[in-house]
Amino acid sequence: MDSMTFVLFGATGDLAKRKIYPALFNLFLDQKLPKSFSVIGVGRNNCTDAEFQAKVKDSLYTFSRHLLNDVSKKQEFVKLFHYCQLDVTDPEGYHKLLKLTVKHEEEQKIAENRMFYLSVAPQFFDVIALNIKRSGLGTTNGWKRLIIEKPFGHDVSSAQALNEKLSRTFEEEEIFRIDHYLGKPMVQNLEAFVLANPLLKAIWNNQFISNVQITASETVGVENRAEYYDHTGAIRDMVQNHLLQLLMMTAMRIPEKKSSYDIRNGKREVMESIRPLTKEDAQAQIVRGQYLSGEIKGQPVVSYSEETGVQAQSKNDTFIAARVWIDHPYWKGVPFYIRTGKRMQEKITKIVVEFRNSSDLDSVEIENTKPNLLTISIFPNEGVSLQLNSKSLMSGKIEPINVHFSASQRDLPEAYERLLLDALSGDPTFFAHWEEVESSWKWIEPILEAFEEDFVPLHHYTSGSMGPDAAQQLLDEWGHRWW
Ligand SMILES: NC(=O)C1=CN([C@@H]2O[C@H](COP(=O)(O)OP(=O)(O)OC[C@H]3O[C@@H](n4cnc5c(N)ncnc54)[C@H](OP(=O)(O)O)[C@@H]3O)[C@@H](O)[C@H]2O)C=CC1
Ligand SMILES: O=C1O[C@H](COP(=O)(O)O)[C@@H](O)[C@H](O)[C@H]1O
Repeated sequence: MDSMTFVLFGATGDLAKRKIYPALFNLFLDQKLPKSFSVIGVGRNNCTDAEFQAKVKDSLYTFSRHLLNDVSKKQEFVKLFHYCQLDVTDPEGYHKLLKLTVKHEEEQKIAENRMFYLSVAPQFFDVIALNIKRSGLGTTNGWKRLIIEKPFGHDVSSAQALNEKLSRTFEEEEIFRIDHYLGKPMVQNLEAFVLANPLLKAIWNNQFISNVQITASETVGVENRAEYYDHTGAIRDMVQNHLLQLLMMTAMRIPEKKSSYDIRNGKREVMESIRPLTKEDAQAQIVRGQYLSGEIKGQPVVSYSEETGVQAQSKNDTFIAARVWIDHPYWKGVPFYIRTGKRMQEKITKIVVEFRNSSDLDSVEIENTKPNLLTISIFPNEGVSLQLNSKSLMSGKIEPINVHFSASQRDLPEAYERLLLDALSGDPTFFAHWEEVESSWKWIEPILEAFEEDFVPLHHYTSGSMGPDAAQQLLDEWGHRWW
């Protein structure tokens, strides 16, 4: 891997502390960082290198996957960190940052390979990119890359405007848009799982699959993020990015010789084949909900409207279920159901593929037969299970049996660890490409309008449930049920 300087905007923030430093540390311990690597953290507050390094070290105690037994390793790691005080809106400040970056490159005799990570609020994304260009930070004799956090826009036009501004400094191949769901091991495994199993590959189409269900339920409420969440909702926070990415990864068709381009292309093809919705369609295909008070794991919790920071009479969605159709010969007639919500019964992330029933049995056997279900678990366990039918050796009746594989989460690298390693190596496979982002916003936009105009009723659901009844009816209409 090339030597580089890692410039982190938002170095004193929550994401840096909880995800970025622990991920870098774990890569360091696993000897996956380049030989010459330094981090320049950028923040507004005054802070010495030593104070900054102490903050980084603190974050490792709480959030690192690997334990911190080796004191010298820890010290060696934090010595990679330097701090630059800078208000990102002040163009003058970037000259100081450039000087510091060049100083490190010269000291270490490395090429000007610069990784810029924007872990700041989205209103700063474009101004930072512009200042990187204007200050000369973006002009290098090596390479430059940009890692950018969500949210990427608020609707089609804001996403397009942001992309246009970023593209004045960075080429598309230099931009790594993080969607942390793409860093989850079972999500990264999806395409290989289908391709490497001729058994699955042969039946991964509408001839054998009845429907696909993608669930990302959470038990947490809005937490302390009402300012962001109350004008974002589950539709923008989870559906536009994470759930559509899971759908693309499940439905894509890729050639056997796969490259990062093939995967992006496969995903783009799915996204562009999703049947567009009108505002009227949204009424029939989308369920939106908001949580009421209730109990989560035996503890009482308040309703969304009572949460601190939520506007009075907010109609914000904390739950979404949708029936999505993919107009592609492989998927014609197969509904893809997605659902996500806060304050639900359990935290689960999974993809369930329900297969069509066999017609080669007599009527009694058919009655006893359960559908074959392939469950790809992403959380709490990473694993796969397959429900099959088998004749009981005791009763002679057909009964479901389960084949199950589950990996322990503790030993697996975190999503951020995997994604950072990919970005450091320049591998774009598991990042969101602009074309996917743009077409996902285009699909979402009529839904946003339908919500604005109250075309889609807002259903309330009790905290601790699996969402409003209307989400069940969405499947009942097609003779399906949530698994
Ligand atoms: N936290 C999370 O779990 C997740 C966050 N994200 C995204 O990551 C990004 C960062 O989020 P998060 O870490 O939570 O945010 P925080 O509010 O915790 O941190 C923001 C950071 O930005 C810095 N900052 C703010 N204004 C300026 C400025 N004018 N000049 C220089 N630095 C500034 C702050 O520095 P200082 O305090 O020193 O001024 C701080 O380091 C956001 O885009 C968010 O949407 C995405 C997924 C999850
Ligand atoms: O991006 C986000 O994701 C989290 C859920 O992520 P997970 O990895 O815990 O499933 C969600 O809570 C948050 O609202 C959203 O911004």
